[in-house]
This record gives sequence, C-alpha cells and structure tokens, in this order.
Amino acid sequence: MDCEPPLAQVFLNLPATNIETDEQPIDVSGLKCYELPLVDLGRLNSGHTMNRKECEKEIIEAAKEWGFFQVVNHGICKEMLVKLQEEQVKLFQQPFHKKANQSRSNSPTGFYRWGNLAATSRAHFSWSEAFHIPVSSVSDFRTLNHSSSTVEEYIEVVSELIQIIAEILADNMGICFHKTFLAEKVVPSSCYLRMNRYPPCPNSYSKARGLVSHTDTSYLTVLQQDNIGGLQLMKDGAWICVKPNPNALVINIGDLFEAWSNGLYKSVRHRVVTNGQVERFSVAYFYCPTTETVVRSCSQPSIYRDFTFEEFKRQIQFDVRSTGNKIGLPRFLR
Ligand SMILES: C=C1C[C@]23C[C@@]1(O)CC[C@H]2[C@@]12CC[C@H](O)[C@@](C)(C(=O)O1)[C@H]2[C@@H]3C(=O)O
Ligand SMILES: O=C(O)CCC(=O)C(=O)O
Ligand SMILES: [Fe+2]
Repeated sequence: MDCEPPLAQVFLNLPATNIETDEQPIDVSGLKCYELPLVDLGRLNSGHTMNRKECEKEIIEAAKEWGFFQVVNHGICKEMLVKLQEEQVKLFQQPFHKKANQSRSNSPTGFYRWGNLAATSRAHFSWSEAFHIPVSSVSDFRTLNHSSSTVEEYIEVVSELIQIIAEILADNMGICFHKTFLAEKVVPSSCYLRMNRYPPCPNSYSKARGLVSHTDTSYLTVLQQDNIGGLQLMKDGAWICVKPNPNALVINIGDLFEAWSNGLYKSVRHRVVTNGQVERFSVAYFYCPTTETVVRSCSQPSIYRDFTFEEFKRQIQFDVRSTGNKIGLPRFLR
C-alpha cells in the first residue's frame, strides 16, 4: 500500500528555471542556527503585575523585531501534543489514493495538498504533503478519515492560547474595542489547521524545498514542530535556521496582523528546507477572521488599503493558480 505522493515524478518534470533570488542560499550547511526569542507564559497568571508586564513586553518586542517567537508554559499539556502527533502520523499513513480523493480537484472540501499542482517551475514546488482543514469543516474531515477527536481537542486549547496573545499584541496598538473585535471576528470556526509532512528528499534534488518561502495568511500562527529542524526565516535580509525546541510552541505574525498594526508587527517570510534522511512533521494553527471581516490599519498614513479577508484569500488563490506562487500583502499596498 503506497502512502507517498509522487513528488519526484512531478518535481523532475518541472523546469529548473525561475529560481527567485530570495530563495538563495538553499544550501543550509553555512547557515547559523538561532533560538527564537523564548517567552515564558507562566508569568501571565502569576498574580504579579510586574511579571505579567514583563512577559507582555517580551511578546511585543519579539513580534516587532522577529515576527517569530516561541512560548513555554503555554498551558497545552505534553500528552495532548504527543497525541496530536500520533494522530498526524496515522493520517498521513493512509494510502495515497485515499488522501488524494480529498484533494481540491476531486472534492469540495479539498483537505489534502501535495507538491503544488499549479507550479510552473521547481521554485514553486514544495516537497511535502498537507491536510489543510478549515475548522468549520473539521467534523467532515474526521468522518472522511475515520480519525479521533484529538484534532478537535487540540483546536479548543490552541484557540484559547492564541486569543490571549492576540489581545496582548492588539492592546499595545493603542486602539479601543480590540477585545470585542477579536472575540466577534476571530472565532475558532474561521480558523484553519494545517498538518504538514515533509518526506525525505534525495540530496541530489538540491533545488527542492520542503515548503516554499511564504508569509502566513492569518493574524497569527501557532506552530508545533518535531525535533528534526528545517524551518528557516528571513532576519535582517538573510535566511537563518531555527533551532527546534521540543518544549515550545512557535508563534508568528501573519499578513493580517501586519496590515492591522500598520507594519508595527512583521509577517516574516519563512520556508522549510528538505532533509535527505528523515521525514519531518509540523502542525500550524492559523488564527483567521470570518470572511467578511474588514482588515483596516490601526493608524494613518496606512501602508495597506482596507480589504476583507475574503478579498485577500481570493487574490492569493488567483495568484497561486495563475503563477504558482503566493504574492499576498504587496498586492494591497496603497
Ligand atoms: C503553493 C502555495 C500554497 C500556499 C501558498 C504557496 O505559494 C506557498 C505556501 C502555501 C501557504 C502556507 C501557509 C498557508 O497555509 C497558506 C494558505 C498560505 O498563505 O501559504 C498556504 C498556501 C495554500 O495552501 O494555498
Ligand atoms: O513546517 C514548518 O515548520 C512551517 C510550516 C508553515 O510555515 C506553514 O504551514 O505555514
Ligand atoms: Fe507558514
């Protein structure tokens, strides 16, 4: 029973041209590995105002400086994270034809993705497979895959965690009613969960990426990764490797917070590089608003024009389908 998507077959048939300059260097041997700023969330409920303020300050600074940080004492227990990973392994172990039946072209739900069927060159191709699940359809996903309630349990706890971080970041933007706005517009059912699997990739396919460079289509993303490593991000104009921390969850700013905060917080480009020997797993939770939500800058003059989340997603889909690549925020510059 073959579980693997035919990545090599499709990759090798794509032209090796059009490698964007921001994709260089893909060779990781010379890159330095960094630990992301580490924030201990245990201080938020310690009862000491000073500790809480310090913790909030660290979150805000990291969101401005890095666009990425990691959190410990986040309230999601180790057992839950282990259970989620086991569930994820099982889901990807299903036969390829069963997973492929859930791909966009064959099913309106479109949970399963692999490679990038719209790629026009190897630069657009991701050496990975994913279940991209709108939280509003998670019960359909469960039925289709005969899976357990673990995914839903995880969504419940991760959405509580990210709401707290979003409020801290929004509070710092000096606007009124952000708590009501977030509570009304960013509900779990408008969010997405993406399970990623990166199969080993032969070293000779040196131009392959695990996940091509992109920014996230969200306000915020919570990333759980295993200890293999491979995530890289842009820091001060250069790619750096992120050292995995098995006890931490990674949080990053997405496009919508960058636009809302008028560039105060940065939606940073990131990518995943391939590994020749071992598979890698990660789970991303995208904290997104309802489709009709207007994303409007909190200050003037604004870098980006107002847009609805629906408009933003439609533009991305159009660009991915017509060019093989996400463009994202630059499309909405004033
Ligand atoms: C081919 C692609 C799919 C993707 C956009 C991209 O060009 C590269 C990254 C993918 C990603 C990852 C984060 C989000 O899940 C996503 C919606 C996004 O904005 O970038 C997906 C895109 C997708 O699956 O359509
Ligand atoms: O697998 C990773 O480390 C990153 C995944 C990611 O960037 C995404 O799903 O948007
Ligand atoms: Fe991402």
